[in-house]
Amino acid sequence: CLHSLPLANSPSQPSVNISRATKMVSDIGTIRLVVEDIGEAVTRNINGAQILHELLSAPWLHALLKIYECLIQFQKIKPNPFLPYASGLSYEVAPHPSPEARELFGLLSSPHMQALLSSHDSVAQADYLPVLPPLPDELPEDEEAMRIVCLVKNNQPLGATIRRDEETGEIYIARVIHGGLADRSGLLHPGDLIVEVNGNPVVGLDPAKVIRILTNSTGTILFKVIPNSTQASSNQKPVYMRAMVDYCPRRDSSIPCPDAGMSFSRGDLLEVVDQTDAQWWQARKLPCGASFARLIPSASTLKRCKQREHWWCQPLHTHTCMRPRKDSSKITYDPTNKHMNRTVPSAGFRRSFHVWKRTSYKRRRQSCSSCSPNSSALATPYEEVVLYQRPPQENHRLIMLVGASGVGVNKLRKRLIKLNPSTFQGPVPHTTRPMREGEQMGREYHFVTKELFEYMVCNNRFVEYGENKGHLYGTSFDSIDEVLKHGRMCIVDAESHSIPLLRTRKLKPFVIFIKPPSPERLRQTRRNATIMVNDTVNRAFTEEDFVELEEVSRLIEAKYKQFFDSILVNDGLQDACMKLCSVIHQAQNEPQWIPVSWILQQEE
Ligand SMILES: Nc1ncnc2c1ncn2[C@@H]1O[C@H](COP(=O)(O)OP(=O)(O)OP(=O)(O)O)[C@@H](O)[C@H]1O
Repeated sequence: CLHSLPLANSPSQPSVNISRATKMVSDIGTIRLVVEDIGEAVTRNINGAQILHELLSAPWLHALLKIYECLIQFQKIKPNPFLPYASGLSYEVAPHPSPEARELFGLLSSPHMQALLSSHDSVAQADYLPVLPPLPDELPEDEEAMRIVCLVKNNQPLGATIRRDEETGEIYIARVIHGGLADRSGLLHPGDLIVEVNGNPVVGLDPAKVIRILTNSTGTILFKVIPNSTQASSNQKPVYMRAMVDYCPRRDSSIPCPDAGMSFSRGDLLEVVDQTDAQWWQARKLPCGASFARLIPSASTLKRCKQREHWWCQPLHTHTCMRPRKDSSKITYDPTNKHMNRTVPSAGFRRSFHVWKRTSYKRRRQSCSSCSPNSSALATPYEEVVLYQRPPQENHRLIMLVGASGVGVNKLRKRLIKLNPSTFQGPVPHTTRPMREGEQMGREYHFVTKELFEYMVCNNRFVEYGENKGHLYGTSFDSIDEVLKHGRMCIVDAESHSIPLLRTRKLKPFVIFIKPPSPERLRQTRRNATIMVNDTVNRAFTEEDFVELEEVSRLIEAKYKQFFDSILVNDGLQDACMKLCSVIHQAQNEPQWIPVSWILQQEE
């Protein structure tokens, strides 16, 4: 780049001293002289000189040249190894009684210092580079077609799979794993025909035998390959996906190479680095630990094999509602109201909403439609995601707290709002019950007629709704919008089955799963706590409550974990509340992974 600087001394160019300019790469002083010359030319208003002056006086160019000079010097003066000198010095100072000598001896014999010096010596002597064996004397005549590839194994797998052409017996490279040894060498590609491995002809061999030769070779492996002339370039940009299903390659008989496969669970974030094969993609799990990718089934492969429950585990068809307190079973949602049932998915409430008591947990387990998996949300095995940072002028993301009934979702939500009512707020619910004394329209509730409520139900305006003592209660999308519109953060505590309903581009919900602590801590921390068994009666937690809370919590996590953005253990209340504040702060102000569809629709 430096050699191509426009310094030619043509009549139309400024009269820059060329002999100085050509030497500048090795002399930082020269560049100063060039700058001065050009500076003069600028004052004489010579065309183009201004640009050149700016370029040559740029600090980054000076820094680059400095680095360049250091490197040139380093090439000339090879640093000496220090370790032998340090050992001699410590030997000399060891018998010396002075405190300085003892300190120096201590320093020189410390393992960290020795490791540092040893690393220095390795770098100084450049003895980290692999030594490749000389090329074979007899190179094949058809040099054009044959490629000799020498790889140093380095305790890593080769990062390539092979296949045999059953008709010809020829062995080909089937797949090169992104980031693996073969990929990093840049010398082996899918479709290359392997002729020899370490001098052994491989044509006609069983692929397992070829693999054995490869695994048994230590140090360097010498391949003779005929390169694939029709190589497709796989310079793909990584795509990020959230797994919506569980996958285990060991239980998948269709995977071409189980050893190269990667297992994942719902909710895992995957960096898909190669989608050239329509059936098997290459991916890494994030946060990225491994340098090389592994095989995962493509979305279409997973969809095709959807029925094979043994390795694509659909979210459990389990019910996550908590059974009612024995003393509250008389109050139920009215299943005879066919109109409401038909038009909206039947929705539930948290017990702390105090408006709807559920029918028997065990009875509803087989029948409740509200808790069966939402088909559209589960239709795709991967959800493409993108890092999203909320722009300050946009509404806050909806904060959704979910968890088993009794785990403390409502308590945490109320604490948060009390802590900072100007920042956090809950949506005001709607009800058909008459307004009581001291209540205000739109403060405690939006008091509406039954007709209006049912109209809203029919128009899917409620996230959740239910009935208690003949009155309807519900949380509407509009009341959530109302909070967000005023610049506040809207905190909702909803049933887990409402998550897919709330996952919209507009609300961009950040879902926090509230999890119980260890069994011991749960019983210890809730020793003096009470739960509500009907609208008015509180009683202490029983052992049965704890067992049920833990079971329901496990079920919710198993079924909905792919939607959780964060998991918070509600151990000590104070601590949990602080952690919640910090998670919410991150959700609103730091980049987070969200479905790419929430952004795409926005741009359309
Ligand atoms: N970390 C905690 N330590 C001690 N007690 C707690 C803690 N978290 C919640 N509690 C108590 O547990 C009881 C149940 O909490 P809360 O009403 O918030 O449950 P919930 O998850 O909202 O369930 P539901 O919606 O069914 O009421 C309350 O008495 C609450 O004070």
